[in-house]
Parts: sequence; structure tokens; C-alpha cells
Amino acid sequence: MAIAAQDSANATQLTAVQMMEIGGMRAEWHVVLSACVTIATMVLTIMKLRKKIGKLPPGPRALPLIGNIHQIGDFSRRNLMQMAEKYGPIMYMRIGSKPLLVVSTAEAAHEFLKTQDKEWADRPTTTADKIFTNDHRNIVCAPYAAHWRHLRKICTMDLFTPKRLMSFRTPRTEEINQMMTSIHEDVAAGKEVKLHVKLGHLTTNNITRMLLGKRFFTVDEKGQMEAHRFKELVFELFRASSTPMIGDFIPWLKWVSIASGYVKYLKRVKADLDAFLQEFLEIKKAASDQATAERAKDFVDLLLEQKTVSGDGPLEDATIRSVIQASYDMLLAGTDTVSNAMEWTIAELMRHPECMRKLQQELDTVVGKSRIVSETDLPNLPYLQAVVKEVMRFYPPAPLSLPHQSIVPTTVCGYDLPAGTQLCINLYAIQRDPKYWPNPVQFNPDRFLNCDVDVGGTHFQLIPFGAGRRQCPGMPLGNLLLQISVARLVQAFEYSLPRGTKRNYFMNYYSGANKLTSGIMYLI
Ligand code: HEM
Repeated sequence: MAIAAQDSANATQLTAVQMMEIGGMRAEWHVVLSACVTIATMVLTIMKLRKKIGKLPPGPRALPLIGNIHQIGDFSRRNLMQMAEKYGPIMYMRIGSKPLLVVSTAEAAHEFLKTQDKEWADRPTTTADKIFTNDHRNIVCAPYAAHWRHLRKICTMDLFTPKRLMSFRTPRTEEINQMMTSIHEDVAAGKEVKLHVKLGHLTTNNITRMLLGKRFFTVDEKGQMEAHRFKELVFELFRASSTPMIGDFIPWLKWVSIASGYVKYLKRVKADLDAFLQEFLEIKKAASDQATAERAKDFVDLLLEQKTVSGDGPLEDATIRSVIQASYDMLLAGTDTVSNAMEWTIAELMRHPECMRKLQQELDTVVGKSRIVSETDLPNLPYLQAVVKEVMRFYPPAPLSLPHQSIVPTTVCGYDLPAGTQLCINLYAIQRDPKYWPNPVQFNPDRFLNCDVDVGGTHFQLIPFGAGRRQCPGMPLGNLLLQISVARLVQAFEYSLPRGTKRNYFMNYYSGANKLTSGIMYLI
């Protein structure tokens, strides 16, 4: 009390400057105090968040807001394989605000695609996917829900069954015969044989015949023009849908997609595609009224037969269009994958004449020289199967598979991963892992002789078609087309590299896809 009285008495004698100093000190204390409280709150929040997020896998340092977007150009399958040596088999990154995992060993792939398959059965989506697929009414991008299950069931129970594949044997053989004839004609005329183009036509025709009941690459002029337009549209679709948009990774930058004209461009491509589909749909609807008994049923026939799609009511034109779009995404997933694998097989056989000779000898012994190899011979050709498996190991046609996404928060291999985490399986790294593959960068089909490892999705060191619920439904067709086409090509022709060509001339990559550099093979 006395001190207080004295203080207040002194206070009356304080100068304005002194008063300001005391006031300033009080203010500094307030600042220091509130800074401490803020820092403590931030630390507590981060600790709480950390506790909530749990333990994340290691990975390259992410920057605020953009995450690892600045490194995205380095995310080729090969670079990712090297990064896995540093960070481990499960790498964590952030693309904008989206968490992304890259998995690089068979054991880790097993955890995601087998042990926790259901939790990781979703697909990430983009602005382009949403526009092109009428809100994900296709197979490849569809979320793990009723619509996807419905289409998937038709694929596995009806479309790609051994019985259905058998019913398309005649059209398949016709297509291969046509390709062989056109190669013979080119060779006879002394022309360069663009094998890569011929294989592209072969796979596209085979797949469109099974899906849409239509042969796109024909010899007549109208057919050629239609095929050309069709191919252009599919390529445009592919180009548009694979262009990354910043708004897909940083949601508050979605306006950039609109302002840049990207959304407008996507809608234009979609409108062109719709016009093409509408024309096709009219023909198809008319044809579906006729009995399909005299021809094998295609995918659209099967869907039209259903009349309802997962309780959506009668099949409206819009639904049928989205159904045909499902066929389009199968075309994207199923044509280049198969034709690239065929091309790589022939290229590797040319680079390894000892393997080519072995395969020719097998064909001579099992089939003989007096008849043409047929699909019924395939189970009796173990070396052919070994060659094809080695190509699928060495050059997986989808080296980073298709991305998956987690539906719920999960714990995998001790890491806590939030719902909505994207998953990329580096098949290229897995299938070149020295733990499973001695001399992994050596092309050696013999490694598959007397070995029960196959591509079916149970041996995780070899999963070129993926594994689990989202595994490629076209695997039986892909395998069949690949084996029979390679057998026919090897039985019919002798191959040599162009004079003066180095052995590894053919082995360069196009970015993103496994393609041959020249695409021109000389057959002698
Ligand atoms: C050599 C040939 C092929 C290879 C290597 C291949 C590979 C793959 C891979 C790795 C996936 C992703 C699997 C996953 O997400 O885990 C996939 C999905 C898919 N493939 Fe294939 N594929 C081939 C041929 C085909 C063919 C011929 C078709 C159909 C005509 C086809 C249709 C599809 C579809 C529709 C999906 C998406 C499945 C879904 O999301 O449920 N593929 N393929």
C-alpha cells in the first residue's frame, strides 16, 4: 500500500518520455507474450496434426503449397526407380495438395494390391476425365462403386471369357491374315514395311470388332477416311486427357483451367466425339433390333441387352453413349499396349538372333512347315510363351500401371496414409528388381522355362496387367493377340536389321510410351 502510494506520487513527476518508455516496455512484453502463445499454439497444432497424420513414408522434400510439382518432370519410371534406392520401396510425395505414393517392390505392391486391395480400389480423377466420361460413367476412371462393378462384371463374366474369345476367333484370324497379306504385298513391291502401323491397325480392328462390332481400318476409301477421323478423335482425347492441369492438384487454382481455355477445349473435343458417337449409335441401335445370332455379340450388344444399368432405368441415348465411351476407354487401354508389346517382341528377337532361331525351331517342330500356326497350337509353344513373358517383364506396356486412390485412411507397412492418397505402382522397377531377376537388364526368355511365374496377378514380381480388383480385364485378349500375332510373324518371315544399324538402334524410348524409334522394319 505504501509502495503504491509512493509509485503514484513518483508517477506524477515522470516525464512524458519516461512514460512512453514504460508504455513501450509493456507493449514489448505483450508482443513477446503473444508471440510465445502463438508459437506454442502452432507447435501444439503441428504436433497434434502429426499425431493425427501419423507416420508417413520417406520421400523427397516437398515445398509449401506446390509440394513436389517442381520435380514432376523427373518422375520417369527410371528416375523413380533410382529415387526408390534412396527413399525406399514406398515413397511419399505431394503433388500440390494431393498425397502420392510410389511403390517399387513386389512385397510392397502385394500389400496394396492384395492385402488392402479394396481400400485402394478407387481411381484419382481429373477435370478432363470428368468431362470426357460423363462424370466417370466409364470403366477406367469410374470410382469403386456400383456402376464400375456392373461394367466390370460384363467384362469378366461375358466379354473376355474363353467362350466369347473363341467366338471371335474367325474375325481375329481374318484380321491377322489381312495384315500378313499386306506385309507380303509391301515386300513384293519392294516397299518398306511399317510394322508399327500394321500392328496398330491389327489391334484396333480386333478390339473394335469385339467391342463395337465394327472394323475401322478397311481397304475402301470411305472406311479409310472414317478410320482416320476415328483415330484423330481418339488421339485428341488421349492428348487432352493426359495434359496435367494445375487446378487438378491445387484446388484453389481451378479457375486457371477455365481462364486458360482448357475447359473450353475439352468440351469441344467432347462435342466432336459425341457427334461421331451419335452417328455410330443410330446405326448400332438399328442393327441391335436384328437378330445377332449370325454374328458374335459385341460389348455394346451385351449392354443393350441389359436394358438397365445398375438400376438407372431404361437405357437412354445418353446412357448408351456413355456405354460406348466405356468402349472408347477400353480402346485407349487396349490398342497401343498390345501393338507396342508385339513390336517390342519382334525388335528384341531381331536383336537376339539366337532367341529368334530357337522360336523358329519350336514352330518348325510343333507346327511344321506345311501349315500355318493357329491358336490351338499356343499351349504347345512354351518358348513362345517365355519370349512374350520376357517382353512383358522387360518392357511393361504400362510401366507405371494406372493410378489407384485410397477410399479410407489406411495403415500399410507401418505407415499411416490418409484417404484420397494416390498410388502409383512402378512396374518397370519391380520387374527389373535383381532380388527376383538375376541379370535383370539382360533380355533372356530362358529364365521363364521350367518356371511357374506368370502374368496372372499372383506373382507380384511380374504384374504387367496389374493385380487385384482393378487388374486389366482385357488380359486374356491381350495375351492371346500377342502370342498368335508373334507366332504368325515369326513363322512367315526372316528378319534382319537394316544394314549398318547398331544392335540397340531400336531400343530408344519415346517419352511416356514404349515405342520404337523408327517404326520401320525391313523384312527380307
Ligand atoms: C498387353 C496388353 C495390356 C497390358 C499390358 C495392359 C495393362 C493394364 C494395366 C497395368 C492396367 C491397370 C491395372 C490397375 O489399375 O491395377 C490396365 C487396366 C485396364 N485395361 Fe489393360 N492392358 C492390356 C490390354 C488391354 C486390353 C486388350 C483391354 C481391352 C480391350 C484392356 C482394358 C483395360 C481396362 C478397361 C482397364 C481398366 C480396369 C479398371 O479400372 O477396372 N487392356 N491394363
